[in-house]
Amino acid sequence: MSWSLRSAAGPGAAAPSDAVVQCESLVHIYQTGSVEVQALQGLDLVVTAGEMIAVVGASGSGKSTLLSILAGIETPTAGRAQVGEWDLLTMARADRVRYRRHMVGFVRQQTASNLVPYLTARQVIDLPMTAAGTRSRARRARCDELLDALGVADCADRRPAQMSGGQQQRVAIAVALANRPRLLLADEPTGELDSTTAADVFAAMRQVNRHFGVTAVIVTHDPQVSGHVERTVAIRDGRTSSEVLRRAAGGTGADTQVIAEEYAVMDRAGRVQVPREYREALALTRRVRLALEHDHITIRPDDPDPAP
Ligand SMILES: Nc1ncnc2c1ncn2[C@@H]1O[C@H](COP(=O)(O)OP(=O)(O)OP(=O)(O)O)[C@@H](O)[C@H]1O
Repeated sequence: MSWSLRSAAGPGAAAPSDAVVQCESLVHIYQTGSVEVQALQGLDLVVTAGEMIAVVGASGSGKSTLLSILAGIETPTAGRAQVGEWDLLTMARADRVRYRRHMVGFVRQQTASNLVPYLTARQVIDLPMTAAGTRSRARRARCDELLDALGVADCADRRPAQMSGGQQQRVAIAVALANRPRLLLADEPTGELDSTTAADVFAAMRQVNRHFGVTAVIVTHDPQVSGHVERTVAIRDGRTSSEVLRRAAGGTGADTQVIAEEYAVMDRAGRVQVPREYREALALTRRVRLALEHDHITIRPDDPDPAP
């Protein structure tokens, strides 16, 4: 694995035309009484159609807030957030219901909260389709298709207590995909699972991402996720700070090497966050020297007494 710090243009540069998610300078403030918490502080993110990405970051960095906004649960305070044709800042209340029913599917960490204790897998997958007015024959066909794709056809008539944690999360993914959303969101989907089962659940998400072409955004602390996504976006203090891209290089099959490169994210105003270890290594403080070379830019420590 090779690491280098490169710059990935933020969405301000040029959002690709096939973007499903476009967040630009996104701000979200929670107000509790007189206390304000700025959970997102100008976050930039573009996710293109068919991508599956992971979002990582320290506790409190704003990951769940981002997911709640993309899920249509929270309305952002400022900036831009667009999912498909939907503008999440200006969306009317009635549209929000349609958006949540048809555009996004959501999988939560708590396996139990994704399902209903007294309903079988088939019955719970049926619920969102019934709410959307889908006819019974189409509901049954979709349910069978999802259970098959997720490898849990044998759980069709079981209730949650009769399934393993991994099976429950696969059924939860089926529920989230029932109405054919374009965007699948998952908040710590493997948080309650052991590492083998967690790997299975990530593999199941990858499978539906490829099979149905659904775009997926997974918030997780689980380092295993890196083996299942091509892009990991890190959030720090409510902003996207860096991205790791993975791509196959060299031969085919067993010879294939996976190369991971870390990029810094530049926002619309040209701001780039220099990692702490880089700043400390060169004692970079408040003021630095920037120089434009023909194909790169250098950052040097401020020399208070430069040679004449
Ligand atoms: N409903 C809320 N009301 C007030 N503040 C909130 C609310 N939800 C989150 N916050 C605050 O917003 C900030 C971002 O929280 P968020 O849950 O998005 O972070 P996170 O990265 O998902 O954290 P974790 O990994 O612990 O889930 C934190 O300071 C948190 O305390």
